[in-house]
Amino acid sequence: MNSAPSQAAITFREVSKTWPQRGGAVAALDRVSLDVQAGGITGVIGRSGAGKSTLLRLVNGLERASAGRVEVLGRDVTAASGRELRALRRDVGMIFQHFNLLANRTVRGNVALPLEIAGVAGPETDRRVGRLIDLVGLGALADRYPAQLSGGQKQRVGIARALATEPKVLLSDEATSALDPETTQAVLALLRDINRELGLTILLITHEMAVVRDICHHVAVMEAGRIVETGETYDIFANPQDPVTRSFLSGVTGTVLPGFIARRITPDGTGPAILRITFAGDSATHPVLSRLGAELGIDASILGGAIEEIDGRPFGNLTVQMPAEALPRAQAYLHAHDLRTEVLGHVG
Ligand SMILES: Nc1ncnc2c1ncn2[C@@H]1O[C@H](COP(=O)(O)OP(=O)(O)OP(=O)(O)O)[C@@H](O)[C@H]1O
Repeated sequence: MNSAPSQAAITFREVSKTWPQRGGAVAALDRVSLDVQAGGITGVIGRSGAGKSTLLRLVNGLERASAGRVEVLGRDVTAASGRELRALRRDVGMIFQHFNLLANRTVRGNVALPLEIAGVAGPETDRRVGRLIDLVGLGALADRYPAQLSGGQKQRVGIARALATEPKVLLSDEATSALDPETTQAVLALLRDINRELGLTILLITHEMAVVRDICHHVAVMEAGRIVETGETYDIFANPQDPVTRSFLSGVTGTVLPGFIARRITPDGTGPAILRITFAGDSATHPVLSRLGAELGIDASILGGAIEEIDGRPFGNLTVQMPAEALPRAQAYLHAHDLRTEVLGHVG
């Protein structure tokens, strides 16, 4: 048998969504096409109003496309209604920024709710609910009410509830935006485990590149209703093409220029050059600066940088200052060693 290409669990084809507005219409989505790989974690990142929520809500039929086609697990959502749509929703779980738990139900009661709605509650499903509560680490808190839980615990309930109908796809609508950094890490780790252990496809929306870096295999960058860039997370970090992507990346560790330099930088000039060097893959641990000094006699001073791990691979950024006249030689040397460079400007 030929090795099958990685299959899409969700496909968007030329999908548009317009909202009527006084004096015209606002396009929340404008001919969006995207494949969400089965069994992977795909992140959609964009600024407020970019269309992320609208895109996500098309997947479980909470919104209808104005044009184009959305397929989930081989089924056309755009045409589904009634029984078909209810069946599809059992295959697509969803978690929310503000958890959306019922205050008058315990943890157990909240997790059991989708099964009751589906009319399948019973002794077997009680056991499933218990297993899910254990899976998200809340075994000891099953009889508590939401008001007695922390934000992270509430989101764990949300995750267990979303898994109750044994879905194949999990949608996450800014699931960690209301959580502190430590709790965010714990919830992201849980989502990563669920993806691995259950083989669940996860589609999440976020406005934080750190969330993408920490758990997404693939990413799509949205701006004004369109996807401006898409690819594997590592490639997008290592070689971003669109200015929107670059601006999101500048918020992640190691890519922000220190204020005292940022305030003095001009696009061109003869003052010292500011160069960003990106290390990816095998080059991430090269001792480039010492070689620039030893082999080319170029003195470069470090302004900022970090090495981190993305999708299990090392990735780093280093921002350095060097004499402007040394720039062409330094860039030629760095490129010859598979390092990417970007001239950020000159110190005026
Ligand atoms: N029900 C609605 N009626 C009218 N316009 C809407 C509706 N829902 C969304 N919009 C508009 O569609 C556009 C995209 O909104 P959407 O909520 O999808 O963006 P988003 O990227 O999720 O933003 P945020 O991060 O702020 O949630 C916005 O201009 C928004 O005002």
